[in-house]
Order: sequence, then C-alpha cells, then structure tokens
Amino acid sequence: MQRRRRINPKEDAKFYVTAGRDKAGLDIQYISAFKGRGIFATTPFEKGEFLLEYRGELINKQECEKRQRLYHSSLKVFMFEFRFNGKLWCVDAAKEDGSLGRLVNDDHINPNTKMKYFSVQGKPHLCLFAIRDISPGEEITYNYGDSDWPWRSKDLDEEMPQKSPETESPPSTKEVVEQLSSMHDLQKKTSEKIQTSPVLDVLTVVGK
Ligand SMILES: C[S@@+](CC[C@H](N)C(=O)[O-])C[C@H]1O[C@@H](n2cnc3c(N)ncnc32)[C@H](O)[C@@H]1O
Repeated sequence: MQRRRRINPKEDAKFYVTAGRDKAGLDIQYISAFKGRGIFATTPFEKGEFLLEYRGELINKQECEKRQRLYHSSLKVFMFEFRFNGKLWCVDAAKEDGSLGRLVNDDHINPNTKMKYFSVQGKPHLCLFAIRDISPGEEITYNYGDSDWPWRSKDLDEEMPQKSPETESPPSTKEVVEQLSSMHDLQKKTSEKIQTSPVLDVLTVVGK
C-alpha cells in the first residue's frame, strides 16, 4: 500500500478550509435505503490526519432556533450545534451543495474520525481528523454524541429492510431526498426522544 507524505494536519485543515473544497481520496457511496449515503475512503489515511470539513453556513443561536422551527426533521439532522468562545453556534449544512462532510454517518462504538473545532481567521470550522489509520474501502464515521439517535436502537435496525448493495441500484438525488424524509418519519414514530442535531459535548479544540 503506497503511503503519502505526512502533512501537518493543522496546515492541511487550514488549506482545505480556506480553499472551501474537499480533499481527494474520499467518495460518496449509497449504502441503503435506511442509512442513505455515506463517505468512503478511496486511499489510506493515517491516524491524526485531517480528512474533511463539515462545511455549511455558520449561524448564531437565534437563527439556528428559527431554522429548527421551520425545517423538516430530515433537514434538522444537518444542523451541527456547538459552543465557541462562550456562545452557541450552528453550522447549517442542510443545503445539498456536493460537500462531503455533511454526509458522514454516525458510529458511536467504533468511529474512525473525531470532530474538532478549527479556528481560521477567528471563525470556528468543524473538522474531522482520523483517530486511527483508515484503509481504502472503509466508511468514514464519527460519534454524533450521546443521544438516543433512533438508528442506534438494535430493534429498529432489525426492523428495517436492508438490501444488499449488489441487488440495489443507487437512487437519484430526488429519490434519496424522498427516502430520507420517509426514513425520518419512520424513525420519529419509533423513538420518543429524538435529538435532531449532533451535540456539543463531543467537540474538542484542535491541538487538545
Ligand atoms: C448528517 S446525515 C448523514 C448523511 C445521510 N446518510 C444521507 O444520506 O444524507 C445524518 C442522517 O444519516 C442517517 N444516519 C447517520 N448515521 C447512521 C447510522 N449509523 N445508521 C443509520 N442511519 C444513519 C440518519 O438518517 C441521520 O439522520
């Protein structure tokens, strides 16, 4: 397996944050009707390496609360709330803009990346860093935080029909949006307590 030259993760993150684009070596793949899409490594990544920014619109607490009231639950999951310099902020990634960070799925048991703050020119950015070596073909995941996320329930997982990737052809973007909406409705019905966006306590500042 060919290894790339080790780049300083902070410099790397700053480069991609400033450029507003995603790194090569990562791809979107359709997983299943239940999980939707996910992000997969196409090249190896080393522990500690910067992978992706969770890009979106940085908004304050008031605007976040307003949008939480207006958005359908299928969009609310793209709102990442966090605390920075003593205030609540949110990165709203509801818009389908082709960026990869917004499509990284949750794994609270064995994630391979961790979300951290990264401050560029005084503004917070949410960046994913590898917490172990990652091989090509692995799905990129992080822990969305302690919450009763509906898909974490084993019962719900078993209830959902899971087609194998060989027999299931990838749907169009319109179909994905429709599937996500119905999936969220189903998840809502099966869980009393749903937290609609990733939580604050999983975040640490880069370098700590
Ligand atoms: C930020 S989006 C991630 C991208 C999403 N899979 C998609 O195709 O748009 C979060 C949503 O993905 C799904 N999701 C994330 N992690 C999951 C998991 N471990 N199992 C099942 N669904 C998951 C849930 O529907 C969740 O509301």
